[in-house]
Amino acid sequence: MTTLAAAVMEARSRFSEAELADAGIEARLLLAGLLKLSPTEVFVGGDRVLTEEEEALIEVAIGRRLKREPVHRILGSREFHGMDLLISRETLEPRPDTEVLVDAMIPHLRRIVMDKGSARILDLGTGTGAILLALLKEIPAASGVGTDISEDALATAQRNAERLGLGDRFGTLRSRWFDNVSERFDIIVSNPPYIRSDVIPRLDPEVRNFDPLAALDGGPDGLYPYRDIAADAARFLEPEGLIGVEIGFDQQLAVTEIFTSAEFIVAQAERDYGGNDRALIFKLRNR
Ligand SMILES: C[S@@+](CC[C@H](N)C(=O)[O-])C[C@H]1O[C@@H](n2cnc3c(N)ncnc32)[C@H](O)[C@@H]1O
Repeated sequence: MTTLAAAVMEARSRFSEAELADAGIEARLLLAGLLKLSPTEVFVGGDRVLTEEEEALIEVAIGRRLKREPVHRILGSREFHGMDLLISRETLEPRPDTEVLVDAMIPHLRRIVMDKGSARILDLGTGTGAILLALLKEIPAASGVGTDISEDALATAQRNAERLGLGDRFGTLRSRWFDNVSERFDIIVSNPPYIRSDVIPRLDPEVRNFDPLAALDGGPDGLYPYRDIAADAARFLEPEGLIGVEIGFDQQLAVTEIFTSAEFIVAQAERDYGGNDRALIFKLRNR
């Protein structure tokens, strides 16, 4: 007979032995997610006796975590901007840093909706749909399209849209950046892959072995996707439109140079909560 408290302790000590950081937090998060409890319920419900099925479920999940699979990937979903988003094999786990780009775009979308009554958004490399879905949740008069090269990601993004009740304003399109895009948009957003290829083997196993390579690898200098996007973006933006991109902490100068060498000027630069450069917004130079 195992209680919830004993199971949490056991998970915590096995995670500590394996030198996982935040072993206690991870143990509680994992068991709470598996048993569909809130973290508070895990704290106060320690006397609860687990069923055999629950014990088996927990054992499998601990084994996966010890092989360095991230907790949210084991649980199958992760919170982003107040939404619970499903994750699948070919989607990046959405990261809190990406909320910086979302929050930076919201006032611009509000202004566009005030002027025009509606707004159209294109999210290049949508993954779980995180950025576009967060914007649609905040701006009811907006609608948009999420593109990706991965069918698996597009299916997951569409499922997330339906689960959140945003399906009627959310569409998907399989496309290598703008290749299959034919409309103009008020706002384009993207969190493209931006890690240098040679850095990927040195990333934590949680990232390098579980986030899809296509979501990470930005080519030899980490900037290839920005070049592709900047080269074509003007043709798919309304004249008053804006494009917002997430960037790596050391990429602000290089990405600014790429977009300003195309037809853009910087409209806004944002840092994340750690003080790192994290998002850039550009507008067309000749508007
Ligand atoms: C860093 S992930 C971002 C996912 C999601 N937007 C987010 O912020 O959580 C980059 C995404 O771009 C997609 N991608 C990579 N190369 C692409 C390309 N050439 N065209 C379209 N999407 C691409 C990947 O499949 C992945 O879903």
